[in-house]
Amino acid sequence: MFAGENGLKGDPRLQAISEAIRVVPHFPKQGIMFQDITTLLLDHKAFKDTVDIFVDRYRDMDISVVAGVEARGFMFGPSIALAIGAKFVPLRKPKKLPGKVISEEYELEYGTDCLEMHVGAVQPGERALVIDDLVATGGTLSAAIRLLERVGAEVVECACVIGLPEVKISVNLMIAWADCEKEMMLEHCNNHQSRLFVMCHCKAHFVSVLNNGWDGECYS
Ligand SMILES: O=P(O)(O)OC[C@H]1O[C@H](OP(=O)(O)OP(=O)(O)O)[C@H](O)[C@@H]1O
Ligand SMILES: Nc1ncnc2[nH]cnc12
Repeated sequence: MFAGENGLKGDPRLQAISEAIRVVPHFPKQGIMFQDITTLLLDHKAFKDTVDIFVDRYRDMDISVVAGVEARGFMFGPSIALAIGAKFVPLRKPKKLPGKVISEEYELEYGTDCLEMHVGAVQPGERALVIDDLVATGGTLSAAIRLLERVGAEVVECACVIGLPEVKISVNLMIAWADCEKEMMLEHCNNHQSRLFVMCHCKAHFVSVLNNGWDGECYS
């Protein structure tokens, strides 16, 4: 699904949401343009519009599980779950959940990480939506998909607020940018079944942190 079909192309809410996200250069390390959604959470209208866009998209899709990825998926997932009448299932980093868990490792730039889900939280045949703030390589979302599919759930889609430009269109995911303008992306969306919905492109500008002395460049 892409902009031309979902009716969001040119939606002014998308620009306001994008503008409410702060980009912090060189955090947590040199060279990273950190997409900080905490500033979006401070803006009541932009935050509500973000949740509403997801809710409008998923309310009639017969979804019974919203799975949120720790930590930032927890900031959007529960509101969406409540609004669409689904349960919320946290996918947590290792050793946080007290019950019996299943785990899926995934690769990071350096090393690996892991997501865990409580056994019994999701039943075979349930229709699931995965929520996170951001997709970069897609490794985290792919681990989330594997966890849910291992217990027999159907992952209808993964939804993120932000997509980084370097996202790899692989690993079970196909891109559907809400504000997509690019022919190539549209072609992908037309030719493949999409399992990834991204609201905004990575921000083209940044608001520097007070007194940080940084002079970082932004990318578009
Ligand atoms: O597409 P990927 O390359 O897998 O990266 C995306 C993930 O990275 C960030 O989380 P992070 O692992 O930094 O954890 P945090 O939210 O706990 O800080 C982000 O919130 C996504 O979950
Ligand atoms: N640039 C970025 N900003 C915020 N979270 C991220 N996770 C991976 N890359 C990120």
